[in-house]
Amino acid sequence: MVAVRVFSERTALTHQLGEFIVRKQDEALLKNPYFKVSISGGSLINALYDCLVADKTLAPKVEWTKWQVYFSDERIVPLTHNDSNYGTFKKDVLDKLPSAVQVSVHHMDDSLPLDGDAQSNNKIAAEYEQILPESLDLVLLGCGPDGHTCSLFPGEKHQYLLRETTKRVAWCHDSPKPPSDRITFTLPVLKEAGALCFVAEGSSKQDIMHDIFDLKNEQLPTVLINKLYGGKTSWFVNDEAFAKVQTQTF
Ligand SMILES: O=C(O)[C@H](O)[C@@H](O)[C@H](O)[C@H](O)COP(=O)(O)O
Repeated sequence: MVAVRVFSERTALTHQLGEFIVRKQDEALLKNPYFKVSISGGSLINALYDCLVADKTLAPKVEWTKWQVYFSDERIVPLTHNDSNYGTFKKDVLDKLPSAVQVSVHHMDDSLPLDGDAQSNNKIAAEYEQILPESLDLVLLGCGPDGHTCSLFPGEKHQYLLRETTKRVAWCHDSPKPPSDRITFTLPVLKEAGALCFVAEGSSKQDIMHDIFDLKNEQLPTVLINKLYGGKTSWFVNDEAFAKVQTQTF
């Protein structure tokens, strides 16, 4: 059973998302000195800014210095490139924090060769796997209009990523969403995580939300994740994205 929360107001969505993240943070800090969380790219980063930085009631509750931040997926580009998920998170969230706040952020090593060569890309993925903790407290995820999440794409061509059981981080090549080369968490990382949380907003997500929640098309990585790890999976969605969803059973 997946927990789905549907919002009509954006501020309500981001506030509740922030409450959820802070709750996961507090639970983790009761057991460990750090909160280990991973983030994805795309519109999620903007929602994170809204709930963790701009929301004045939540911002003081975020214990940034106790966060260990990882990336659920990353595009293989220099960290200063506009397409870099780390670069976007730095620009849109980290750079907006008071300068005294130091956050431990574990990003892809862009000093490794970014020459597009298969061996280089596999090495970038393997090196990132080395710095991942055994398990994350929370994995924050987006959902593309084709039902992908992280850089786990639907379709036969990308099945190798969903079938991966040994590597925890894999090189995704020929990504249908540019840029074409990426590194991504594989299912074993999601399996070990304490909680998974998707955020999906906007009308571009209407058809895919119907496929995920009504049709439950298991060819979609997001449906597979709901099925395999539903007990620890939450979705924060808005009315627009959920306009075509009929089911009440998740
Ligand atoms: O690096 C990436 O491309 C992302 O991690 C990707 O998985 C993203 O989360 C989804 O494509 C949703 O993106 P939007 O929310 O922008 O549609």
